[in-house]
Amino acid sequence: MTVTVHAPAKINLFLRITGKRSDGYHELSSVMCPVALYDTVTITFGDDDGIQVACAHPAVPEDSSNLVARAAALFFETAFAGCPPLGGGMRIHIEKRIPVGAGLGGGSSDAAAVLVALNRHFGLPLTHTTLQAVGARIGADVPFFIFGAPALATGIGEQLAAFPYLAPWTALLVYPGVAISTAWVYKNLNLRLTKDEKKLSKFHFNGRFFRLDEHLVNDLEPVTESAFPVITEIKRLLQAHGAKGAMMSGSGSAVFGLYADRDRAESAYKVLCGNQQRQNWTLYIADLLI
Ligand SMILES: C[C@](O)(CO)[C@H](O)COP(=O)(O)OP(=O)(O)OC[C@H]1O[C@@H](n2ccc(N)nc2=O)[C@H](O)[C@@H]1O
Ligand SMILES: Nc1ncnc2c1ncn2[C@@H]1O[C@H](COP(=O)(O)OP(=O)(O)OP(=O)(O)O)[C@@H](O)[C@H]1O
Repeated sequence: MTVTVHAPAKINLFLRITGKRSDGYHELSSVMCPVALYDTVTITFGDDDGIQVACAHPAVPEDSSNLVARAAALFFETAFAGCPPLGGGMRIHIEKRIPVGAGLGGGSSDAAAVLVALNRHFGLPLTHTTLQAVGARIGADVPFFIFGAPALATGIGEQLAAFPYLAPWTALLVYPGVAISTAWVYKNLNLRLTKDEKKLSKFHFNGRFFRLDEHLVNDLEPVTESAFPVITEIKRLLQAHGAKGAMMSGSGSAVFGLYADRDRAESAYKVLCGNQQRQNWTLYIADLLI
């Protein structure tokens, strides 16, 4: 039996760091939205008891460190105390379209898709809450993808509330061809920012609307931008070509421009694609999944 799932990318439209925990993880307040750029994850169930991963992408591991393998292993550990029922063996094939190390959450989304698919396949042994907790053990972004809708994320990103206040923008995503380590970005955050917890708490998103001129902010952007000035260049280009707002997503390196409609995004796409000097860049048009 084969199950195919489409794992979307995400963008962070607002991301402020609100604190730092004793385990080194940062607390944040972030407006996150899935976008219509997908990896395809195909699970083929077999009768052996192993978990095999196949992904023809040079930057994605095919061993047990792949986030989908970790997701499957943790699912069986939690749902069946590590003893999967007969037919618990599987081959997971990932067709990667979401760029890697882009701040678009590709690996986390693949892992979430596998958790949800396995839970369905095995008759819902885990509640939604437990599935979210399993996801959080894999990565801070995984619970958001299980949630599967625009959300205001707090805690380290795992506490989620519906955020139905985004407009139907089309995003033009630009990946500049550099993969960024999320851990590196958090490590290089200016820690002076995190000393005054009271001051930081005012950075929580509150309100029932999203204003591009006021809310499009990402505390991680200056860290990545200072090491990769190409991010500044992309933002400037997107704004010069009709974007209502442009910002880096998550820890980078992808930058998104927001457009009021698809036609405008497509015009900008054509102009930016036409520039032969930017051969390492990859562009995607993706509607926000609101
Ligand atoms: C940048 C974002 O994508 C914004 O949504 C997330 O905060 C990152 O989520 P993620 O990639 O799922 O992160 P994880 O895989 O859990 O953690 C990678 C590394 O980033 C740092 N990290 C991550 C999340 C967080 N709230 N604080 C952190 O300090 C930790 O050093 C951790 O070792
Ligand atoms: N299924 C997977 N897809 C992509 N990367 C994976 C996967 N499993 C493990 N990885 C590893 O995870 C690292 C980062 O992957 P990913 O593309 O998810 O980062 P990201 O887009 O910066 O994510 P985030 O926005 O959550 O920080 C890469 O070094 C990659 O080798």
